Amino acid sequence: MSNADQGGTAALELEGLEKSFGPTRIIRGVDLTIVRGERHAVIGPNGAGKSTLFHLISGHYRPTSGRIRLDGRDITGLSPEQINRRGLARSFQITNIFPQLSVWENVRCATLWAMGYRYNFWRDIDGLDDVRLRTEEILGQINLIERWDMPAGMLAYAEQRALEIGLALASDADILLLDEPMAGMSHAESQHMVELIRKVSENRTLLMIEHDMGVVFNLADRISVLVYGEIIASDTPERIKANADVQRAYLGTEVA
Ligand SMILES: Nc1ncnc2c1ncn2[C@@H]1O[C@H](COP(=O)(O)OP(=O)(O)OP(=O)(O)O)[C@@H](O)[C@H]1O
Repeated sequence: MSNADQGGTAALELEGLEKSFGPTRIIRGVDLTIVRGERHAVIGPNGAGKSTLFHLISGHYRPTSGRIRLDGRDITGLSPEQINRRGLARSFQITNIFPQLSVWENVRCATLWAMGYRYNFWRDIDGLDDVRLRTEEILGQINLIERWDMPAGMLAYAEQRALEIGLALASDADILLLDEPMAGMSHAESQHMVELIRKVSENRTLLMIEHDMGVVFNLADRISVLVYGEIIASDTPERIKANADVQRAYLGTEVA
């Protein structure tokens, strides 16, 4: 489908994307355009290849073949750091957090890096106003201002997930990739997370993998369904819900 068909410019384009591990084709010819400013969810049964697809987009895996374009520029084969510098941030599940450092220090660390300050023993980082303001701004966005001096490892699980998103925001990326942001959360925590994601994805492009169909149908403008490494449908939530192939892929159950 061309960008014109989707009524917007492409933020991310996947073209003929393939990934094999040994003889096994895991991603099998994915063509997908993510339009600037949309919230796009990738769903699919376990083992469909969703995480592998994210690893390819973020540069953690190299595709076996095919191209990936960010803002029209080819990023295929670039490192995760290079891709991040071009405006794509990925939020991982907890692993990026320094548990002994405070919430403030965690965000400040990501902010320093994003603003181009490199480690310098003699620098008074407390005196960097631009870094302080940006750190405060991010803590406000993720609702963790009041927890600023708490060691990150002491935060509640849902708060750690919010901090993870804050670290991704620090890079000021235009495109945010979230991998199962609701995993392990209670219903009430997911409700908060939905609002947080809605807020931080304003003026950004969001691509997320999520198993919670309530969340997906609530948040996404468009949904792509990945089954055995192929996208079998990519459409609005209403049309995805009504799609017979999608219902079959979910073993005849209603999608939402
Ligand atoms: N590094 C790897 N080497 C070999 N096989 C892999 C590797 N990574 C993933 N796979 C295989 O690729 C397939 C897809 O895995 P992937 O984790 O991408 O699926 P997924 O859709 O994210 O699944 P889930 O919803 O369960 O997280 C699985 O069969 C998995 O075993």
